[in-house]
Amino acid sequence: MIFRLENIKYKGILNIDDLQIPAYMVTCLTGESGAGKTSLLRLLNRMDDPDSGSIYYQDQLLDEFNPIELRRKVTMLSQAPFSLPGTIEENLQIGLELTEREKKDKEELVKALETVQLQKSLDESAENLSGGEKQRLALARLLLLNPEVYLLDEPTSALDEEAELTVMGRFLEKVKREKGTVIMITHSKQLADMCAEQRIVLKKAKESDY
Ligand SMILES: Nc1ncnc2c1ncn2[C@@H]1O[C@H](COP(=O)(O)OP(=O)(O)OP(=O)(O)O)[C@@H](O)[C@H]1O
Repeated sequence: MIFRLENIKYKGILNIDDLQIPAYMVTCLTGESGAGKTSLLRLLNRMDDPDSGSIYYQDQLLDEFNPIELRRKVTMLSQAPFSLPGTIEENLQIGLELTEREKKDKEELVKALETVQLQKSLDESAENLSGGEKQRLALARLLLLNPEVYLLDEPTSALDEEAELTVMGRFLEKVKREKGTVIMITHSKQLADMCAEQRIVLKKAKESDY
């Protein structure tokens, strides 16, 4: 198990007695809107801390990690990923720069674009990309960072169903080859059916749970 959560309470949103998330697998996180899916992902890389309870990452308490170090290992792709005014290349390198890592050569950048099926050249501006293209750019940026755990918050929600399945199929294949772990929120039943090796269904916490 890569994560273990015990007796987690968070702002009246989450109330989790015991939850384990396996390593090297794709775990899909589903549940009604407002059930706390995004909140749960944010706890896993210390963007937020729970009010009570313990979270372990590889058997070590999460609050023993330096949050910045932890986020290099456990990296989140938010629902509306950022893109900068520059070129596609700059948008890919920025993730590496911000985490103080060596830049990658162009060949690797192009490979990452191919994996997510973004048919654009590196010197094109990223400004006018569509929502779905920006999501794919963000997925490519994340691939280059190669974290241990990918926290994905509806990573392909702006793509049509067919593209969503193809892009995520290729992306997950690459991540699994490199022994990554994926925890992904998705509203797409088809996507979850295609790739989930484990599922977590979150229910809204009730007042009486507190
Ligand atoms: N920091 C916060 N403080 C207080 N309430 C919050 C905070 N973050 C989220 N919420 C509320 O908690 C609930 C759960 O939000 P969250 O975004 O985790 O749900 P979700 O399951 O990801 O929803 P969706 O599927 O709609 O994205 C929502 O009602 C939200 O308004």
